[in-house]
Amino acid sequence: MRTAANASSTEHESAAHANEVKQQPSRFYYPDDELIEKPFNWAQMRRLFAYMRPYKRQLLPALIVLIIVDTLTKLSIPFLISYAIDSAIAPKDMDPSLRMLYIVAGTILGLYIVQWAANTYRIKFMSMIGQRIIYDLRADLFKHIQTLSFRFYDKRPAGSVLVRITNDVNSLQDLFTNGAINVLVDLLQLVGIVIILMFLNVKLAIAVMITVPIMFVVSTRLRRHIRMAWQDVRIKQSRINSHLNEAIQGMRVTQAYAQEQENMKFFDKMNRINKASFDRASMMNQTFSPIIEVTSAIGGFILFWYGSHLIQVGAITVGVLFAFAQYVGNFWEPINRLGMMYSQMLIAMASSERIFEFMDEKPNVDENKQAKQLPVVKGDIQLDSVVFEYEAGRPAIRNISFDVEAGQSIALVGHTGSGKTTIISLISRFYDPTEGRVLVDGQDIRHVQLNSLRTQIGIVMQDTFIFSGTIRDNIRFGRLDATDEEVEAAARSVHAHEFIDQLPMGYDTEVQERGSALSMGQRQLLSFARALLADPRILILDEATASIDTDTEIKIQNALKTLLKGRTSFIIAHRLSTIRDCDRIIVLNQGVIQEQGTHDQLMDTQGTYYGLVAAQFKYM
Ligand SMILES: Nc1ncnc2c1ncn2[C@@H]1O[C@H](COP(=O)(O)OP(=O)(O)OP(=O)(O)O)[C@@H](O)[C@H]1O
Repeated sequence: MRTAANASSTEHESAAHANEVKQQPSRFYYPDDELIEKPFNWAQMRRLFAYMRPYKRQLLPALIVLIIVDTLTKLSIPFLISYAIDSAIAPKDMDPSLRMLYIVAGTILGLYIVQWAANTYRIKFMSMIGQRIIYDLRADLFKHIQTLSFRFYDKRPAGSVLVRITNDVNSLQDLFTNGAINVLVDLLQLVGIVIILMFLNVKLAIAVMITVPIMFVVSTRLRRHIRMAWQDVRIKQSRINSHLNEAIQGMRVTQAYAQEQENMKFFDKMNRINKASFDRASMMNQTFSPIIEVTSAIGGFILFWYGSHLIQVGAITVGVLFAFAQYVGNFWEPINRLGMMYSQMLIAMASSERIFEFMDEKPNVDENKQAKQLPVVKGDIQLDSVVFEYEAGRPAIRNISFDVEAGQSIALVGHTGSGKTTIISLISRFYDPTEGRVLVDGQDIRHVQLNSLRTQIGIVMQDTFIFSGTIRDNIRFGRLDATDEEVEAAARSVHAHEFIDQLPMGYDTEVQERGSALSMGQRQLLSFARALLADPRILILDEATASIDTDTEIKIQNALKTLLKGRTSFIIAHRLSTIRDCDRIIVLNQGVIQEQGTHDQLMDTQGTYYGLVAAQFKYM
């Protein structure tokens, strides 16, 4: 039995629930991905439809044929039936003609077959062209985002980039596969039907069209709300997916810190929000159909009530009333579809705006038109009074100048956040300096083609990225035309061969996403092999030996020597033992060079480097 006390607690709970549901968890929330619809924008529509242009030749003739066939069949069939009733079944002279009936029925059958063939063709053809357009659009977008600089990715969560390439492009699919062409056919049909109805009987035509505005409002406004509600469900679901993605990737940390319950609470909240959104959308859906049915029924009532009156007074024939009923039936279909198209178009406006925003994003690191190919370099590098700010007014490095001769190895050392990674990012031209210049073989790298610069620089990062594919593919990523022998030789030189050989399929072992089945050290050895294979003139090792055990480290110290030989190299290492043999050690502090020299020189000076080395040995 429901007592007053538990009733009030339930009310309290449901109020709390409603409140919670209103509150969105701020994680996995990208404000600009929220807007579902945008007002119609002609310029944007033109830009979107420009994607149809390459298919103009295929589209235009098909369009003309479809319009003719579809309009003619839809308009003529009711007319023929009405004719059959009035001339063959119940003519005024009361002399039915079976022959005439056969002819009309045969013609109608023929028309239906033509209509069926045209429709099958339309659906197949439009979905084919639509898919091609979506393919082009997605390819364009992906091609473009690959050119965008680090700055772009610094300020955008990966999820938001993903949503644009997947969901936003998908939401244009309907517009291209079903929409655009049908609008023309539907509009023509509507005009045709109105003209015929007026021709058959003006008064009855006006009477049945009274319900048109109601129908139009219902199918545009209400449908819009329904679509928005379903879009909301989609957004909530995509947020759950983003969360799941993070939760699965972070499962080890969650379990290690025993945060399962906390995580469950967060998930539960998202799940409840999703359910509420779904309930709302399906409730709206349920109200939609009855409204449409009642409105059509009112239309039908007016038609037959007023129509039978007109028959009685002899203003129309039974055949005409029958034709009216058919035409009115055919009338709702295009109106409904146009309403749907309208809301699809508004959604397309929002999605295409987001897509074009990405496409219009200029790479911060841009290649100017006069950029020249950088010939094979010797490897001299110069930083000339370089200042760099990630955010305006907060320099990460200040007034850095140094010269490196080809073949020298340089170590960058300093506390965390002192600017080491920033310097190597500038040498690879992932960013352009705010002030000053970076020169390779005496050429300002802003004036050479990016590709010709980057193919001569090899980078091994601490967080090595392993792509899904085989071990061999991953090493070959360094140079795609390398032979199997070259891949293996590179792996042997950096002592990666030993562990690869022990894998079940050797070099053909499939590595899972991001190489999760490999240890950190193994991943690094792979990236060493990858860099060696690429044979770059300039090599950058960013904390590359951090995850390798001392045993392996000793082994690969020698390999490193092979790797570094004859190349200009920059090594960032917290483990100072790895950089003892470097030609020069540059010590950074809060974005400026504090001291530089060889290991021995810096130890003699007893400055910051000496302090860092001493600190490291103290704790060993
Ligand atoms: N993408 C970024 N956006 C804004 N600030 C950044 C960005 N990357 C680095 N910084 C800032 O620039 C400064 C230098 O960072 P940098 O990564 O070069 O340091 P680091 O010496 O390589 O540090 P670590 O040894 O921890 O890798 C830091 O203060 C850091 O907070």
